[in-house]
Amino acid sequence: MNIFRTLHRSILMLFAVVVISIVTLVHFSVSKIVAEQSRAQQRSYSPALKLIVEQLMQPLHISETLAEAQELKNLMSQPQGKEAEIFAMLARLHDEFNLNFFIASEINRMQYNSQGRKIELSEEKVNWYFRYKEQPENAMADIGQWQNPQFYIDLKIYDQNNNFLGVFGVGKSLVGFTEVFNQYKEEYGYDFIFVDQNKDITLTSDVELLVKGTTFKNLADLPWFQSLSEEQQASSLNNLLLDIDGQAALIAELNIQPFDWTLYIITPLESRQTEISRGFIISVVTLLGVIFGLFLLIYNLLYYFKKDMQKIKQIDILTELSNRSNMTLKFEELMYEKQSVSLVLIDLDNFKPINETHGRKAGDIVLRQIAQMLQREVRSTDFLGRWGGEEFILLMPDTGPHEAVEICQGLCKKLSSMTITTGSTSIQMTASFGVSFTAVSRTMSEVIAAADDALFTAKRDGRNVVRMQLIKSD
Ligand SMILES: Nc1nc2c(ncn2[C@@H]2O[C@H](COP(=O)(O)OP(=O)(O)OP(=O)(O)O)[C@@H](O)[C@H]2O)c(=O)[nH]1
Repeated sequence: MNIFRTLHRSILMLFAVVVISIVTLVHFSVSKIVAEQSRAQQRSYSPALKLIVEQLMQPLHISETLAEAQELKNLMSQPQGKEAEIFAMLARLHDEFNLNFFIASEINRMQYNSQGRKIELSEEKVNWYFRYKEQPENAMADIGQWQNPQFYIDLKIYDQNNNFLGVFGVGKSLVGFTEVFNQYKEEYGYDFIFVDQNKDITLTSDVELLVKGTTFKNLADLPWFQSLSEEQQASSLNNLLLDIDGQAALIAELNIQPFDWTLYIITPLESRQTEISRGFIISVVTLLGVIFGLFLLIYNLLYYFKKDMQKIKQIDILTELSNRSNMTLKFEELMYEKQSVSLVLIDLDNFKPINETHGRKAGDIVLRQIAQMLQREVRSTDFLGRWGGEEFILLMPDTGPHEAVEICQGLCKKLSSMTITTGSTSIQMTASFGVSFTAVSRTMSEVIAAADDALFTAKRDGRNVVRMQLIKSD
């Protein structure tokens, strides 16, 4: 009964493990996808933010701080004689910050830069200066020096009376940007496009789109932008799905307030999906491995449990000897192997009075102790079992009937001389032995019948003796 309850519990446990595993797998997969999506989303922004802070904001902050310096204002409000001091200051700043600096002096009508060059501030030569002067903004980001393109931050400088003194600027080589863009593109697969308020492309990771000569490319020149509806073009492009050269891409938009620029981060979906899928597959495979491991564990437990149950089914619980059905199987096996065999029935003498005098419990102890003694005494090649009640059976392969009788006489003597103790009482027992033999393949009932006859004779002859009955045709 307990065995079946345990088996039932094991099956329920296996079922519970499978159900829990499936629920966990589904939950885990969904969470993983969401987490991977968010992670990928965040990863797409972090390099862009790093880029903006390191490459754009730093020069802006440096220029803004320096523009407040009284030394600069003094130099820019002085007449031409101070040129040497202007160059010296610009060279010093270049050494300190590793950036290019320039001053466009309104009073001197001259532009000086940290490389030691000066250019006359005329409408023909420095056109941007006159355009910028007219505009209301005090800070501007610009791309200039077309031979060696630079990203400039230009700041208007005023004296304490609010008189315009000129422009102070910081320049950063675009080569540096291209290197950083390439590094990010390799690492994350993204493309960056910075545009100004006119949607002119000022900086980009796509070299094809970079400014050529003095002409900017515009966002409107790009085929994917042209493919958008007018309404889409006019509004934010954030989270828009695009088709760029037949590839799906996701666009993220960031406004860079100080320059009035917009940054578009274009992510090819394929690379992002591959990244998400890879993470997802690793988790699912790990989880399946765990489930498979659990399954194997429970399967093995059940397997050993089943084996134990089979064993239990073949063994007599009281004496722990092979039971009747197992002995029948053993006999058939011996017949199949064409072995000659002596079969012995061992029946305890006057067992009924033991039960009646000492109780059934004491009777059980007697049965168990005699079984243990017989098991100890029989040869390792013999098979002992309980045939039923107070009767045992012994199969002796490759043993002739006379040899079997001799061995049984030894067992009979041993049994009659043993003292069995149950609690405070000692019991002496004897047994009768009926031996039969077969050298050819026969049914068990035929051989048993002969052994039974021999046993009957033994009982009739006064018990505690061994008798043999051969089958007629042998
Ligand atoms: N304690 C106990 N008694 C059992 C068990 N199986 C059978 N018996 C008893 O064994 C007794 C067998 O009695 P009988 O068949 O009359 O045999 P006997 O008293 O040994 O007499 P003979 O065989 O003629 O010598 C019965 O009383 C059964 O109840 C068991 O598993 N435990």
